[in-house]
Amino acid sequence: MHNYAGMLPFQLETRQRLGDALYRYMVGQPADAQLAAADANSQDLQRYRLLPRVMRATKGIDTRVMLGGQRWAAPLGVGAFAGDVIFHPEGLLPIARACKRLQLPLAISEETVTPLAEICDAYQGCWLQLRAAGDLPRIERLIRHAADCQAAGIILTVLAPVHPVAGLQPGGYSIGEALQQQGLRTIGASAPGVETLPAFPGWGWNEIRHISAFAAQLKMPLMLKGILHPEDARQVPESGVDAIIASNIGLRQSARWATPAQQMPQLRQHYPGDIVMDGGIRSGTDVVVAACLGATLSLTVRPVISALVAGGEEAVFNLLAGWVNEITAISHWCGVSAISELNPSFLAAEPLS
Ligand SMILES: Cc1cc2nc3c(=O)[nH]c(=O)nc-3n(C[C@H](O)[C@H](O)[C@H](O)COP(=O)(O)O)c2cc1C
Repeated sequence: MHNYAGMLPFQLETRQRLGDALYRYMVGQPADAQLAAADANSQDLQRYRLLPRVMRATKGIDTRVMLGGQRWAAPLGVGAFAGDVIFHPEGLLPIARACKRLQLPLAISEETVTPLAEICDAYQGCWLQLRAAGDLPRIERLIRHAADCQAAGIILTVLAPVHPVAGLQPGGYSIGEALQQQGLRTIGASAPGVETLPAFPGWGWNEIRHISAFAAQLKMPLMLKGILHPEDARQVPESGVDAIIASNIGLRQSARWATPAQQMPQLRQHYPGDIVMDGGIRSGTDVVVAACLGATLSLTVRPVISALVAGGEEAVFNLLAGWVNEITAISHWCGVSAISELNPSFLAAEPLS
């Protein structure tokens, strides 16, 4: 179980502070994983090696990227996680402040306890992440709330982030129950805990088209998280959605989903728009590999939670700033002057098996 999420920073300290049950939830090994299995998302990224390009006379590298109509300082952001105050007394706020200092995007789970308005007051570069489940007026209400808080956009998670069967939740821990017991309400819920939503929502492209038209009216960019099948990717442009997030939700419900790194070439072939990579990003170099595979930006989650638990805002800032420095150096050595110039030609022909 220790390395299921890949090597995390501050691993021992984080485990000590969280205690075994909560640490297991963060790591999130699913019931169908092999004992002591490694994180396939991270492993598949590690299989790629980069090709430096020399004598290109590049004077500098511009790491900035455009996504969702906004410019970010580097192709890196922090992804969504539920139950922020369980991990730190200030919840997401230290991460929001670190992201503001670095001008990197932050996704906020609708299962966050800290009010959205408070987080957006600290930093407006936030995307509200909603579960594509339940009735449409609830989603519309939350999108309007995000627009009122001047959030930067919306992420709709279309692959369920929860397991429907009690006891099969990631790491065998129910964050909803933990929050409910403490009387804590989350952004998307009408009562303490998290909103009870169907695990198999039965949504189709009609619902996505409806939500994307609604979000467009409010000038909120919309991204779909959890796209891995090329046929799904092919249908995205007709739905009005602005970008997709290649993600298996960190293999938290099943260890057997394909990995984003594995699917990127096919997704790139079938979808012309922006693709965000999520899952297994554990260094700035992983971000460069993702950019070579065609990702506009990569999201990271568990390393940031680990840093938050162990050292608050400064630890999160130092972690992300270190990765941004790595992205700058490695892409410079690839001989490019902008991140968008990275492409599969910078990857050694055959990934290691
Ligand atoms: C503790 C925890 C809670 C999470 N909660 C959510 C959530 O509420 N919504 C969501 O879309 N993904 C959620 N995720 C999944 C992450 O956003 C991300 O997809 C996954 O952790 C893979 O990234 P990583 O390998 O960098 O951690 C959660 C992940 C963790 C570790």
